[in-house]
Amino acid sequence: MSGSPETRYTETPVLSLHHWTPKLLSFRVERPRAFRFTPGQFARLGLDSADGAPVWRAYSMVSAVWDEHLEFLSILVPGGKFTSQLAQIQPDARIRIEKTATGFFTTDRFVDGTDLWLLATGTGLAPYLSILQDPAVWQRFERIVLVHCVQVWDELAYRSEIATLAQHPLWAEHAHKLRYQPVTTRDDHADALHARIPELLRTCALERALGVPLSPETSRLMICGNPTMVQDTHRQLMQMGYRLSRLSAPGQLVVENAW
Ligand SMILES: Cc1cc2nc3c(=O)[nH]c(=O)nc-3n(C[C@H](O)[C@H](O)[C@H](O)COP(=O)(O)OP(=O)(O)OC[C@H]3O[C@@H](n4cnc5c(N)ncnc54)[C@H](O)[C@@H]3O)c2cc1C
Repeated sequence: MSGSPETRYTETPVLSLHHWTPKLLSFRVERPRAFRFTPGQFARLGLDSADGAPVWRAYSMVSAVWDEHLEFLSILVPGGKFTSQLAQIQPDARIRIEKTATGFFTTDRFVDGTDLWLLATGTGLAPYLSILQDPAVWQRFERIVLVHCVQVWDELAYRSEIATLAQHPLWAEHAHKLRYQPVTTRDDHADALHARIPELLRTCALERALGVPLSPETSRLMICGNPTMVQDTHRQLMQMGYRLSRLSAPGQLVVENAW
């Protein structure tokens, strides 16, 4: 990226923080007035690390494009250079943010298809929360499936927000389109499925649970999460006849590693 650091980023105050679990934090910052993004994109955030050197990390926006704030969902990694500092932050602290959002993890990568599948592990949920606040997405797709896989039930952040999301007046007439499927791999909560996403795809367990058939003709899938899950899910879907969507050759899949 060109430009001096001073012209590339700005500083913005932290407005609020919410701990979902000891290792999972949401935080809001004031949206710099000129900051624009497409749902699914990420921002680069900067803090001073313990040794005083600036450290920058990518964070997907959770918030809607029109919100006055920007919201982010963060893992807190023990000893992590960035998140060790983030864990100590308080409202009114200032955080650096690059002025331009980045990324191609957006629904406009799909030129056709009727059903949108949003597959996430952990903080890979973040970009979908922004995508699900885009009225165009609710209009365009006939069915929208959100699958969130975590280890234990308490890590299903935004569960109650997701339950009420579809009632937003801007897209409430399409509320029937959304299906949400929690998945936990280390507990046996009755409302969740209990296997990794690639396995749930291979055995058709997701299709059965959601009542939505998967097919390369109609289904368009986004995959965001830990790199092993992204790789294994991508491989599984390739075996089922799906291909990555490229500018020169539109397909059925777009993927993003969450780190
Ligand atoms: C495009 C993109 C978007 C991202 N969006 C988000 C986001 O919305 N929320 C978020 O928390 N992180 C996100 N990340 C990861 C984020 O940039 C940092 O890696 C993370 O905040 C940890 O920073 P750290 O310096 O504390 O640790 P790092 O040194 O960056 O990471 C240390 C280790 O922590 C683990 N780790 C890193 N990130 C995660 C994670 N998200 N979930 C589980 N384990 C992780 C990995 O094992 C990694 O090797 C994104 C990364 C990319 C590339």
